[in-house]
Amino acid sequence: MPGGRRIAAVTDATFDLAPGECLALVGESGCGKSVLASALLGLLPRNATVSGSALLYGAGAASAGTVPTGTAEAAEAVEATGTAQAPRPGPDPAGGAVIDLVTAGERDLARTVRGRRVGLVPQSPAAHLTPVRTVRAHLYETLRALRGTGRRELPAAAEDAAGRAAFPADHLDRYPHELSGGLAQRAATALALIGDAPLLLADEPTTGLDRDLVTRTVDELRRHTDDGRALLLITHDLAAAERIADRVAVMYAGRIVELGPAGAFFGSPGPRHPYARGLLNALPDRDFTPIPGMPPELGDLPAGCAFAPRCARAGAGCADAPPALDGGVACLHPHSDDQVAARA
Ligand SMILES: Nc1ncnc2c1ncn2[C@@H]1O[C@H](COP(=O)(O)OP(=O)(O)OP(=O)(O)O)[C@@H](O)[C@H]1O
Ligand code: NI
Repeated sequence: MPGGRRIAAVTDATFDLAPGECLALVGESGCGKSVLASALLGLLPRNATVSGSALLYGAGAASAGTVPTGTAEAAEAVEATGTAQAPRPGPDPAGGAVIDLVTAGERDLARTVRGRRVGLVPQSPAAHLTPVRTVRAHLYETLRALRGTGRRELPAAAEDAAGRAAFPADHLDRYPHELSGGLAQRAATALALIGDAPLLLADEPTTGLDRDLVTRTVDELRRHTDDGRALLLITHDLAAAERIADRVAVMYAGRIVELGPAGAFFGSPGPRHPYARGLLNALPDRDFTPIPGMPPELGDLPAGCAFAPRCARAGAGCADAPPALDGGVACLHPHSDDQVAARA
């Protein structure tokens, strides 16, 4: 940050993601979702510091025709301060190479991870597309690199890949600047799906899309989890998350404040963290009641729970220290404790 100030964009993020599973990561703008995804792929600016580990289990690169299984586990801490710890060799249930994405070198990330073991639908697709190349050229290059598609098969394979993301075949020869935001988004999704990576990070993949295209896109992303692939869906769109997620993680001011099964979250008993409950109740088809106040500046966080100043349930202890994620919720006064306990 200007003046050499450091901010912790993501702190103590711990989660796992199993083969065949979709985890939705939700939370207001600026809470750290994209920083977390970028940290997993070594895509943060050089002056950012990441510590902890993010273990990716599973077989090696997704070469032509093979579908390795993969598991990502525990991004412990992605912070603007601290240093990366040594790789932690862990057990590998899938019998393949385990790689720590936090400590992996750029060479490994570029050659074996990005696109092959971990795919990315970037939040700003236009910035990730090469301006002087058409969508077709992008698809051809990725098909050759990740699937070894031969020259003669390329046109049909490109149309097929475009179709998966609802990108119209008659726009394939357009350049990135000739695409609307929604079309650029679909081009980026098509590219990200080509590698059939065991882990796909989709950062706001439905921005700029109409509702029916949102549905089509998230359903295609959900299909990605078939055959044991995993999906981290970063989204503002709670309806999209409800449609395809198995579990939901809610972030607030750089911390995961709730993590649990999607059925209980969107249905009964509902979110347990007051922020998560407020997020859901703000939806037009629910209470349509916004959470009062504004999220805090990351550079100026309170000593205790960052949500406490906006929280109707805040009480004893909330101002002391940020509560740890315990039993799926980081709150001293969560909702529905009795209900949840009765169901357990
Ligand atoms: N390169 C950077 N330099 C300084 N601060 C950054 C940088 N990138 C992100 N941040 C800060 O980190 C915080 C988290 O940003 P991030 O992009 O992860 O939010 P987000 O949850 O993805 O938001 P959105 O929903 O708007 O995409 C923000 O406060 C942002 O200002
Ligand atoms: Ni983002």
